[in-house]
Amino acid sequence: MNQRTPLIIFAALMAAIPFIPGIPPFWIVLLNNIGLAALVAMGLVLLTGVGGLTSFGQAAFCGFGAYTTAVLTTAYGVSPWLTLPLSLLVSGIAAVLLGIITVRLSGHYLPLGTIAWGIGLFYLFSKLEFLGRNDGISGIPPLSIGSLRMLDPGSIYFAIWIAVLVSALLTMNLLDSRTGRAIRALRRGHIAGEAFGVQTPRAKLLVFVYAAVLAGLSGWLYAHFQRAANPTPFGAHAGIEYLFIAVVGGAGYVWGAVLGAGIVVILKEILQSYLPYIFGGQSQLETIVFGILLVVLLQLAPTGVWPWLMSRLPIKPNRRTPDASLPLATPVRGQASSAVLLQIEKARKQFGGVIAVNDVSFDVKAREIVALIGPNGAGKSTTFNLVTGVLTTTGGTISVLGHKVDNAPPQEVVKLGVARTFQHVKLVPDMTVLENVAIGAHLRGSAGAISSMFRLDRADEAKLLAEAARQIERVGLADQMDQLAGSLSLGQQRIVEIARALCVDPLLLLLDEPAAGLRHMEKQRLAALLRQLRDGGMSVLLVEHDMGFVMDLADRIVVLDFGTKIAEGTPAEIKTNPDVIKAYLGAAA
Ligand SMILES: Nc1ncnc2c1ncn2[C@@H]1O[C@H](COP(=O)(O)OP(=O)(O)OP(=O)(O)O)[C@@H](O)[C@H]1O
Repeated sequence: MNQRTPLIIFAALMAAIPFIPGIPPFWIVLLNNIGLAALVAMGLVLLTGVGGLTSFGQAAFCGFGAYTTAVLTTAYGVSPWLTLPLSLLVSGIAAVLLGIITVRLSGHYLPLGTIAWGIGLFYLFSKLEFLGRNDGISGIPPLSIGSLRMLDPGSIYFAIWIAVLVSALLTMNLLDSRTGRAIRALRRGHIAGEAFGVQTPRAKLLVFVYAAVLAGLSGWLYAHFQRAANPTPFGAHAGIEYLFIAVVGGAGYVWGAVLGAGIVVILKEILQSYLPYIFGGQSQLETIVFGILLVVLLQLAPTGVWPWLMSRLPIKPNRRTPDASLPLATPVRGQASSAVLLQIEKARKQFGGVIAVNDVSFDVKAREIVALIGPNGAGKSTTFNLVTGVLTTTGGTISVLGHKVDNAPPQEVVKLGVARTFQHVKLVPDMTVLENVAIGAHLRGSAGAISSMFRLDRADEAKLLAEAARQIERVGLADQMDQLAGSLSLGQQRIVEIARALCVDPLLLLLDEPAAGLRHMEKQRLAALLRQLRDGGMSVLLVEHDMGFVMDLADRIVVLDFGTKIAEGTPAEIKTNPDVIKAYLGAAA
């Protein structure tokens, strides 16, 4: 089945519903409410489910959309269609202003921040004179096309559901792109994406604004559906309900937003209609029963009803096989003025009283495999983080190809041709191996969000995926390309990280414990691959505790102990160095 077929069937079904003979008008009202809620929840899918940024304040952006058109159409007589771009613009600008402050917050502070401005904006809407204070604004004109005035729920129904379907399509396109992968990587923290050039603050702001614009669209439609706007539907209570809708439907899934909206809106309606009959008008009971039912639903389907449903249907995800013959341009970089690729001079890193890296100096030359070894806590990973820009140095200098990088951000370091893997694997588990690896080629593509939404990025995207497929084949994981990264063994996930790093087309590859979790044969294959890469012109700096692997592979070894370099030399020299034997090898043997 074509990927678009279910969407076409759904669109045809929705288009047919108003023409069902005898359909109660109330059902159409309900479907309109579902569509309006689905739009807001779709933004939350991207923001919270995919991007990991929890927001309780989305209802306020509906308010921006609704009040913009309410004021412009009633006070200034502007045509409702002209207010659409203005409503989206006002919601978007509000999101940029709030987002600049909010997306910098992390942990619990982020949702708390959204609650704070959600409540604040609600009070603002209800206090401003020109917004009609608590009474709001009424007499908003209906939408109209030619002589068709969308006065009844049955006519605006089409506007609402076209908006839902188009938004779903654009959102799915966005997620299935270079920018989409950068957004999906946000949930795993900023370090992995930034190591491959993703500007995470920009990606966060993008999803924040995107979600707000969808909420603004919902607000604009709501205002012309109700023909009135007042503060109540845009308060914190509604904001919490939208988040509920996204979570119940499946916060990581675009169609989860539509399903979640259907479940919550219908459930509320049923409870409001029937519980008073059963319990004799005890109205609070409906809220309690509603809460209990949602908790039960989340117990049954913790990741949401949409993925639960999909896992029970015989529908297989549509995977594309990339055309591995498509070439991707090699990045243009400066050449090493000497044979030295990485130069570390008296690098120092202090965490309070702890000196993690203590005036360490060494270099990595072109076509060389250097191993950084030492006991736990010796400062190896911290050195990696200093080189790749994750941490800033307390002292000393680090240069790549003669460029100082000791205080450069990771996005700049990777541009010089430095790619890395992580001691604690940082893949996105619910993305395929192919998609994860393609993040490594982020800087080698250029398509942005808008071109991705309108599918103008396909040529660029095909080349990025082709490069990812080539690197996956190179590391020997071609059979796992379409599997979710989280389903692979830890050892295989480390190899996926190497493929991702290779997509940078690096000059220097930094591998943090690449052999951990690998079986003997896999280690041998990895060693052969690293030799092949070196012979092809790449340099490798690796941290590894498997001494057999290191001694066989490395051209040179640097030994750290308590943050200090205690030895440097060939494997044969290191093996017999008494200081190293005392500090490390004796214990490792
Ligand atoms: N963010 C941090 N804040 C405070 N101390 C830290 C931080 N990161 C590392 N350290 C400390 O710095 C020292 C070096 O840690 P690092 O992780 O670099 O060691 P390592 O050689 O990589 O160890 P392992 O082999 O166990 O990974 C340790 O004492 C560690 O506790």
